[in-house]
Amino acid sequence: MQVEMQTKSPFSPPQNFFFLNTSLFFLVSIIFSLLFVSFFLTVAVVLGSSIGDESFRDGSSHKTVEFVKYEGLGNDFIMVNNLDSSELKLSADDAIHLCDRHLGVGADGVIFVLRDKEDFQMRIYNSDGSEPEMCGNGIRCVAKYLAELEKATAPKSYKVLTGAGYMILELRKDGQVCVDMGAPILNAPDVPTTLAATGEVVKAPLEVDGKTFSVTCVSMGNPHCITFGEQGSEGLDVDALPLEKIGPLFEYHPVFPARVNTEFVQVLTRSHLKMRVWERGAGATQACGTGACAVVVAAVKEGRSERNCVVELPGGPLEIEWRENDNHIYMTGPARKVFQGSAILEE
Ligand SMILES: N[C@H](CCC[C@H](N)C(=O)O)C(=O)O
Repeated sequence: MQVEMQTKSPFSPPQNFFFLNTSLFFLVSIIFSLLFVSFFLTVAVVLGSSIGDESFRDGSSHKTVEFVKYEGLGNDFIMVNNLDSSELKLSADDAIHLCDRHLGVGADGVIFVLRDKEDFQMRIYNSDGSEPEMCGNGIRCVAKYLAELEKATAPKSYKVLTGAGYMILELRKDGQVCVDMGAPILNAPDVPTTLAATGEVVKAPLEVDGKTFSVTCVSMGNPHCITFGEQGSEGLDVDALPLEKIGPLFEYHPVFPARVNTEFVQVLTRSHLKMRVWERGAGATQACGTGACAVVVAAVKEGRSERNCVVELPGGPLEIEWRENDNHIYMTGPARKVFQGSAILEE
């Protein structure tokens, strides 16, 4: 008798089928679960790294600065309301970045309006971060800005402390601003210049770029070098000047220990002067208010003009009067709000 050994499943056939299916199901479920978990882990790692990068990029702290943009004959400034603090809200480095015309807001300088007892104070950074004593176009913008902040209407006067002393600003109904810019400073060491040990510098020779210019030096609180051309020449065609080349050579000339603003002037008539300017710390600008004042002083000193002149700048005209009775210079011109916004600065 042949006995066939058969291993006999303890399960019946249907039960076997069920068991196999269930095991298969669990196996497939585990594989899918593993695939699912690994997928999500991958996603989390990728996202995690990008979020990390993002937070890393965003992690670098930055500050937001509210500002208003004003201009006076195209000489443009970022105005900062600093009335609530005696500490400037921005550093010189911040000013450099904000003045950059590609990477920032774009301006010739940053002007802060602060309190001075019951009056006001103006401080300013040039676009290179240096802090000058005074700014003529800028202080006309301050007059308009203060009226905006105070919701005041013309006619209105303000007394504003600057690095060149107190200035009286008069906001006129016609929108023009007249500023008493004080008296010019002509003593060489106070300009400052080493072109003379003492006394005035009028029509002095100055070697620049291989040429001998005839210069007169005037301070309006900030230093100015004014030239009507080379010694013995018939005068200047200011539109033909290589300003970008010779401007810095004047600005950094060793006879100006604090650097200098340089004005190149053409006499159109005895009461109409045309000028271009290379500004200390800002380069070629559309206009320079203190420069226009210094130009009229130099023109009168050199016998080239009357005391009351229209000074034509690339950005437009300024009316300048150097009054004999008080020796003060009065500048009248426009100032305009252009836009306002908030700028983002890396801290
Ligand atoms: N760059 C000048 C300051 C600004 C003067 C000019 N923007 C004006 O209107 O007077 C300086 O360093 O003395």
